[in-house]
Amino acid sequence: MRIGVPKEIKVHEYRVGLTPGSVREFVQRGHSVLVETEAGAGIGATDQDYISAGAIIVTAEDAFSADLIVKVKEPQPEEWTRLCEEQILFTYLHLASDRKQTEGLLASGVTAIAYETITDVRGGLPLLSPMSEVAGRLSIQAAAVSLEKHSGGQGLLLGGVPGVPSGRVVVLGGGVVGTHAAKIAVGLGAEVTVLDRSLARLRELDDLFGGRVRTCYSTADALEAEAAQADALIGAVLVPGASAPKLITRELLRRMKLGSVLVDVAIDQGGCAETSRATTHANPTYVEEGVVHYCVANMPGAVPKTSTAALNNATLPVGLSLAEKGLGALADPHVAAGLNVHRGTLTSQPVGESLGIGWTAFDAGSVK
Ligand SMILES: NC(=O)C1=CN([C@@H]2O[C@H](COP(=O)(O)OP(=O)(O)OC[C@H]3O[C@@H](n4cnc5c(N)ncnc54)[C@H](O)[C@@H]3O)[C@@H](O)[C@H]2O)C=CC1
Ligand SMILES: CC(=O)C(=O)O
Ligand SMILES: [Mg+2]
Repeated sequence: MRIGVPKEIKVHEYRVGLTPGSVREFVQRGHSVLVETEAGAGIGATDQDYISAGAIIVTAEDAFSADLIVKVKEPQPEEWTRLCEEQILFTYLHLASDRKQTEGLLASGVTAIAYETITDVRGGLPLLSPMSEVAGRLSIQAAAVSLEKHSGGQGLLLGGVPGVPSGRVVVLGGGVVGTHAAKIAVGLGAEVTVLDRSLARLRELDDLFGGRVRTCYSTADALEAEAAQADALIGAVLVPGASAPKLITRELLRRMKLGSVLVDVAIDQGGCAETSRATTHANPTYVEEGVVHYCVANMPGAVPKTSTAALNNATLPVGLSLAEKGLGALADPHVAAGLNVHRGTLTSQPVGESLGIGWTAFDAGSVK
């Protein structure tokens, strides 16, 4: 099969779909890999590195002419128009909060498989997890910088110093993002509370952190009480495939401290605060109701060396299966869970329900 790897064009997105090491795995199995020139510049991989791995260096147009397109971020409007019915697109999509992209992909006829909804036998999201690990860790760095006075924050050091109490971090959602945020916040010396509506998850976190993190069952009352005391609130909830529940209302935000910070990591699914709107690494924050909002939808793009390597570790096996079997790879129900759009039909129930668009479940038996 011909695999295309375009250079990412989203603002300050420096990751790339395949590392030279991954290219080598595809080439060794007899596939041709067409890499857009300079696609790896953000991770320090030169065109020559890709050529040494067996790739052919091409233009963006040629990379988009391949049978399987491997990307990182959702295609931008000028990229939708390059996609067609015979192709498979393999990338993050986050369609539940993005009607325009959904319509663009439906119109193109492409078969689009979203990294973030592929599942595994343990009920996890194995192609989302590595970027959630990165974003969770970064969320505390973002909170710490946003709390600095010149950033619009109250001027507070999260870890405090001897004789001055540390700051309070409240993490809403104790999954992968939430756990990694808690790890870094604990490492900085902050006081940390994690809220989740899964008791089983709260039990695991209690064991994992040996009492160093407070756990709290997530109700409206509990969130209100915790948010009012937070210096940094991390939005890390997920209902897989669907738009994020708006748990943080404007009213709740008004009760937060002036100069506190909301890092809404869930912004790629529309955000869990009423006041959240997506920002970019070029202009990551804004202030509403006295609270600094950090709502970057591609946080891992800031650390592309770490993120691209971590992402490839997870995407490579599925990518190789798609290259070998084409649509036949969808016979695996965990891969099929990633299918969002197929030849003009929306196949994802949560996306359909979030956007009010009709959807039809994919029938793996229909693959020719
Ligand atoms: N902005 C960015 O650059 C990035 C954003 N993300 C996003 O971060 C979000 C979280 O991802 P993960 O941690 O991997 O998900 P996860 O599925 O591991 O964890 C989500 C947690 O939220 C909890 N939850 C769901 N509804 C809740 C509610 N109403 N109240 C309290 N807890 C609730 C679940 O029980 C679960 O423990 C997702 O939207 C993901 O797409 C991930 C990576 C990068
Ligand atoms: C998960 C995601 O949207 C990202 O890594 O950019
Ligand atoms: Mg206020």
